[in-house]
Amino acid sequence: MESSHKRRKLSPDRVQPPTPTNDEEPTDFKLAILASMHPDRSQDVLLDYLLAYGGSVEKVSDALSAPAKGNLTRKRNAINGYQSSLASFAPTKEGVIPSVKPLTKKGRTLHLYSPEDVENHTPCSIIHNFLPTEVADALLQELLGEAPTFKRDKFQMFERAVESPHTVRLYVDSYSEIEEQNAQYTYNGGLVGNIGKTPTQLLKASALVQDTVNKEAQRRISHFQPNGEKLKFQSPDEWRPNASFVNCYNGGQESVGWHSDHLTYLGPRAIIGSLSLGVARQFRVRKIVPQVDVSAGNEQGQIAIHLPHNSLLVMHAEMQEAWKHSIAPAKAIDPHPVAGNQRINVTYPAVLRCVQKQSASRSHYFWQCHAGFAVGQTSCGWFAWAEFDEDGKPPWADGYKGNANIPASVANGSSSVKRTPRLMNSRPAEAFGGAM
Ligand SMILES: O=C(O)CCC(=O)C(=O)O
Ligand SMILES: [Fe+2]
Repeated sequence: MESSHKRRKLSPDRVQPPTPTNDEEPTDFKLAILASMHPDRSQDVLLDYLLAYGGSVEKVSDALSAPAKGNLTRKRNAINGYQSSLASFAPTKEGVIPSVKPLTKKGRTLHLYSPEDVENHTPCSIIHNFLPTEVADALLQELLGEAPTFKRDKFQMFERAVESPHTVRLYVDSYSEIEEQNAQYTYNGGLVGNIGKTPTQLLKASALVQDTVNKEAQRRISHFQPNGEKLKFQSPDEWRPNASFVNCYNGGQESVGWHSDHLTYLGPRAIIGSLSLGVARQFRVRKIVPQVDVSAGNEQGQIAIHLPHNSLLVMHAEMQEAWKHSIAPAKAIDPHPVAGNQRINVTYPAVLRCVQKQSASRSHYFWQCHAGFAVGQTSCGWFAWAEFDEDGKPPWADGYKGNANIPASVANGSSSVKRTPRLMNSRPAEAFGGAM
């Protein structure tokens, strides 16, 4: 989640830490320096800036200290407008992701309703009326019954523990998975406890979600991804969700802030299925823009995808590294006949196994000590480049196709790093090619 957008000028009497220009300085060291100079910025925002400015702490700091003119301004929800389709304004060619030029003026939001607009303007696709009506209703009833067991998720922003303004619970399909994974899953930075066994209706729905997400992912590859091919690092295997995060938003004020789903447990180029039930809400997406020249108009607005009851959103492989998403607070909502003011969301990731191991080979992804993002812990500052083969497999996975030189400590699982690592990518969104 991002912090306040107030600018804070460095006062001349404030002691400034050194600003290294040496590219070999570890990223977390640069982040620590930037955090001390810009304490009003979240670590995610500082990382975005660092990527955009090629790793230069000085340039980032200059940009952050510049007058606010041209910076993205965020507005709370306006009343939803109506718009049937943008298709007539944006014809598309197969294999090419259409570029969204000045979709929005500064601080404005483009509202997308139709499936064709969503897939043409974002790395997502949406299917309305996804489940048979009775199945959707039974699932909604079941999850509303579970909702009182959900907890507010806590995560750490620098020294402050922040409560997410909605509730969540993780479900897995078997008790052995619960034991195996209890201490391992992380959700937006915090370790997840309170894991439940997937209840009956949710299990039924998961099978349908799996089938549809695989079809949608194939369609995305052939119609939108460059040359009709899967992206580098994207897994060619069937997508199989093995857990689900169930979120509950009780009233329009409940929300989730800007984030990408953490790569640590998902691996690179993750695909995520996301089922919405109950009250319709807006899913906001925005590209992680290298803010090289925001004041010259190189800024992108937000896009709001409308998520009605019983819709399945698929976030495709282009999404997590290059875009952020959020559920914006809503000034007004239409109560749902069964759910009242509540919205239930089921987020299906395909979780990576063996997330603790790391490779020290240099690639575009890196592992970073995760502790700074979890409540009550501080980062030990550990950093290592991460290695994946073309299909997104790490060196320790069966069928790994690369030739990484794996250090013994990693190969035999005895890494000296005791804390949970966090997987990040070190490239600006543009470097991945799939972004608009
Ligand atoms: O509620 C939603 O639609 C999104 C939830 C989400 O982004 C998450 O669980 O990571
Ligand atoms: Fe998310």
